[in-house]
Amino acid sequence: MSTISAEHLQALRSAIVDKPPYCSGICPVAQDNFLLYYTTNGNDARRIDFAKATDEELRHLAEACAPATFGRNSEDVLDDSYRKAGKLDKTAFATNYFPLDHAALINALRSELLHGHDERKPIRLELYKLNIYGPGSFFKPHKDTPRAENMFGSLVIVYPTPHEGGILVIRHGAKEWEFDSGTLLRSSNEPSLAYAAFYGDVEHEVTPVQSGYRVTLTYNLYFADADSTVNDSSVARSISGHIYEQEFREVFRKLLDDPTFLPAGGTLGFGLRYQYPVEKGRQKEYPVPARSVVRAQECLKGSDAVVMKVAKEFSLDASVKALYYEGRKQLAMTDNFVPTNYGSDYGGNEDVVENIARWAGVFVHDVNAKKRRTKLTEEVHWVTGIDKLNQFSDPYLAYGNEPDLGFVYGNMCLIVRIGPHGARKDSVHPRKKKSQGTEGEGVLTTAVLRGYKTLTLEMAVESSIVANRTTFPILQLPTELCCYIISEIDSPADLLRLALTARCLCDIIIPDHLEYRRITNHILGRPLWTHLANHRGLAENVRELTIRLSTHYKVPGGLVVHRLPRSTAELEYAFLEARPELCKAMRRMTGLKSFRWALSERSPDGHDMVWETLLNSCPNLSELQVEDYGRRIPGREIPLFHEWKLFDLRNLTTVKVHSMAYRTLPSTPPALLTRLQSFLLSSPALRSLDLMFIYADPENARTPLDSILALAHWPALTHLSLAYVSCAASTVASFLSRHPSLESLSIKHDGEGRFDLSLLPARVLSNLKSFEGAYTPILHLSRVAPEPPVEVVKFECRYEEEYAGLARALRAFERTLRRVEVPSMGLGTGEGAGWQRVCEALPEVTVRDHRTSWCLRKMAERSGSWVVTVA
Ligand SMILES: O=C(O)CCC(=O)C(=O)O
Ligand SMILES: [Fe+2]
Repeated sequence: MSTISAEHLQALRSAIVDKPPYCSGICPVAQDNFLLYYTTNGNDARRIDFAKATDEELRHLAEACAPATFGRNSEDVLDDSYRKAGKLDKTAFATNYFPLDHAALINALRSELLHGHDERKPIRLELYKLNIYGPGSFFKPHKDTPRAENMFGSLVIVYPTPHEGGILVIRHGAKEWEFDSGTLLRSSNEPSLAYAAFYGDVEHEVTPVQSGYRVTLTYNLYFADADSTVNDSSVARSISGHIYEQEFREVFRKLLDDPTFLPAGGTLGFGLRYQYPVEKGRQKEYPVPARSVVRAQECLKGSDAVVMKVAKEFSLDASVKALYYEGRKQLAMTDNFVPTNYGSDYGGNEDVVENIARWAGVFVHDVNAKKRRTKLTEEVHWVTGIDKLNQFSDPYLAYGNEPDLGFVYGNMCLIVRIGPHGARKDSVHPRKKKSQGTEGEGVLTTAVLRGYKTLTLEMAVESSIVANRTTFPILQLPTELCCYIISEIDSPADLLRLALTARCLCDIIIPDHLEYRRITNHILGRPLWTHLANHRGLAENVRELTIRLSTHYKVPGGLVVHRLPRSTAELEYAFLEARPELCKAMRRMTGLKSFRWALSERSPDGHDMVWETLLNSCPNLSELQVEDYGRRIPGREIPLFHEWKLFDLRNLTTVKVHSMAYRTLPSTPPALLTRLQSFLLSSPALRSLDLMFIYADPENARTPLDSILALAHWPALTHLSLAYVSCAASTVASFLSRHPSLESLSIKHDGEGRFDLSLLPARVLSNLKSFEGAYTPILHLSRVAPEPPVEVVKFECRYEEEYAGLARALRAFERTLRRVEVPSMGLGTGEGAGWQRVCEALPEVTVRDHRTSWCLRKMAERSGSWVVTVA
C-alpha cells in the first residue's frame, strides 16, 4: 500500500491554489482610438470622444441607451433589481477601436487565459454590446450565456471616463478577485483602456457605481477554428501566470525528490476546477454525440492545465479520467466514459458501477475490496476535492420483468501516477503493465484471443512471419487488421475489456463497435435507421437488432425515449412509412446475427419486406425471435402468419416464435404446420427453440407437434420451450431420447399432459438443469433425470393437493436444487399454505415469486425458515 503524509498533500494543495480564471490589465492605445458614434433616434448620429468626454456628453449617451436586459433561463429579461445599466446594441453604434489590432492585448488573452493546445488556436472576437453604468448602476452576480460551442469567455473593455465603484468582482470556487477599472485607469499616464477577460463558467458581478460613468464594450470570445493553430511562437508570456506555475513546479519537484513522499509510488487525484466539454460531435447528423474525456483533456484551463503541464514535464503519467459513484463514494475509475447502456450485460439490476470497475477500470477507495477479492483496486490520494462542475449521469436499461431506466452518476478528475522513489520518471500504471505481458492475460478473453490468434496465424502464412507469432502485439498491427479483429468480437463485454487495454483501442472500439453491437429501437425511431443507412461501416458492426414495444430504447451513444402516435391508424401509417427505412438500414447490416422483433402492427404484406431483407442481406443471421401480438382485423386482407416469408429463413441456431395471430381463429390451421415443419427441419444446427401459438379457444386448441417432433433431430439442442402444444407420448419419448443434450425444458399450458412425459425412458435427460411445467410432468422428473443436476424448477400450480406431491417430487433434487420459481401464484387461495409446505420440505431452496412476492415475503416473515427472493 502506498503511503503519503498529510503534510505532503497539503504542500501540493497549497501550491495549486486556484490560478485566477481571468486576466486583466490596462492597454495603452492611440489618442484617436476613443471615438464612438451612436444613433440618437434611429437616424441621427452623435460623436463622443471618451478621452475627453464631458459629464453632459456622457449623460446624453446614457439617455440614448435602453435599459440593459440579461439572460435568464434562455430568455432576455429586464429586471432593474438585478441589473441596472444602459445598453446600446451593436447596430446602434460604431467605434474606431478594434481589439484584434492590438497584439499586446490578444497575446495577453492567449497566454494568461488559454493553455496547452488552446494557447495557439486563433481566436475571434464578436462585439456584443455597449454598456453604460451611471451612478447607482450595477449588475448582480451571474454567468454569461454561452452563445456557441466554441465560445470560451467574455472580454470587457472599459473606456477611460472617470468613475468610482463599478468594480468587476470575479468568483470561482471559494475565491474572489476584483477588477477596479476606475482606479486602474486613473493611475495611467498615457491614454489607455482597461480590459478584463474571463472564462464562460465563472461567476461575476459589477458593484454599484458611486460616481461618474463607467462605459464598456463587451465581446464574446470564440475559437476561430478548432482545428487550426497559430504558428506564432512569439506569444507574450504573462509574468503572473509564470510565477504561479513555477511555484507549483518547485513544490512538486521537491516532493518527488523526497524519499518519504510515496516511497513505493502511488496515485494522486486532483478535482477539476473548471467545466469542460466532452462531446466529440463525431456523428453530426445523429442526435446522440460521442463523448470522450480526451476532449476535456485537450482544453484544460487555469490550475487544471498547470497540473497537467507540470506532470508531463516530469514524465509522469497524467490524464483526465472518468469516475463513477456508488452512492456518494467514488468507486470505479476508467480511462474514458463507459457506455452504461448494455442492459442485461451489466447484470440487469445488479450493481452497474461495480461492473464498470470490474470490466472497464479500477476500483478506487473501495471499502468492499476484500469482499470482492479483486486486485484491481487503486488507492487515490486526493490532493484537491472534486466539485460538481463536471458531474454527469448516464442512463442504463435495467432489466427486470420490464426494462426500466436506471442512472449511473459520475464525474471527471485528473489523475497523476507516480513511480517509486528512485524511479520517479517511470510512472506507475497498473493496467498498462498488465497488457504488456502475454496478450494481457486476464484482460482479454478467449473470444478475443481466438480472433487474434486466427488472424496472426493467417498473417504468418501470408507474409511468412514465423517468429513468435502468438505474442504478436495487437497494437503493432496495421489499423485495418486491428479493426478486423475487433469486428470478430461479438460480445459487448469482451469488446469493453479489449477497449480498456489501451486508449487508442478505446477510441475505435467504444464509438464504432461497442455502441453498435446491440441496438434496441422502435421501428418509428427513424433517425437511427437513416443514420445506419448512411454509414455502412457502422451498420456492419451491428450484431443484434431488437425492435420492441416499449418507450425507451438503446441506440448508439445512449438511450432514447420515443413518443409514439396515439391512434392505431396513425401508428399503422407511421409504421408503413418507416419500414422501408428500417430495411434500408438492415441492408447495410451484413454482420447481423440476431434479429428480434416484438410486433403489434399488422401489415398487408405480412412484413415480407423485412424477411426478404434478412434473407438477402444478412448471411450470418443465426438467431430469430418474433413475438407477434397483432390481431387479425375483420374485413382486412392480411395474410395468415404462416404465409409470411419469415418461414423461408434457414440455418438458424435460435428460433423463438410466439404468435397470437390465431387468437380469433377457431382451431389450428394445418397449413401452419407444413410451413413450420419445413422451416424447423431445415435448421439442423438449432440450439434453442421456443414456440407458442395461442388460439381462440386456448383451453382446447393446441398446436399438434407430432409430425415435427417425429422427424426432428437437432444434435445441439440445449433449450426447448413449448407452450399450447400437444404430442403423443410415444413421440415425445423418442424425441427426447434423441436429444440428451437438453439443459432446459419448458412445457407450458399443455392442457394437463398433452405433451405427456409418462413414457419417457429413465435417465434420458441427464443434462437437464432447469425444468418448467405443470404438476404431472414434475412427478416424472426424478425418473427421467435421476442423477439430478436439476437446479431450477418452475411450476404452475393448479390444485391445492398438488403442493404435497410437489414437495415430495422435489426432494429427489434436494442436493442440487437452488431455486423454485412460481410464475403465476394467485392471491387469497390456499396457495400460501401450500407453498409453505413446499418450502419447509426444502429448507435450502430459494423460492422466487414473479408476481406476488409480497405474499411469499409475508410467509417468510412468519416462518423464518426459508429464503424468498423477489424478482
Ligand atoms: O461590465 C462589466 O464589467 C461586466 C459586464 C457583464 O458582466 C456582462 O455584460 O455580462
Ligand atoms: Fe457578464
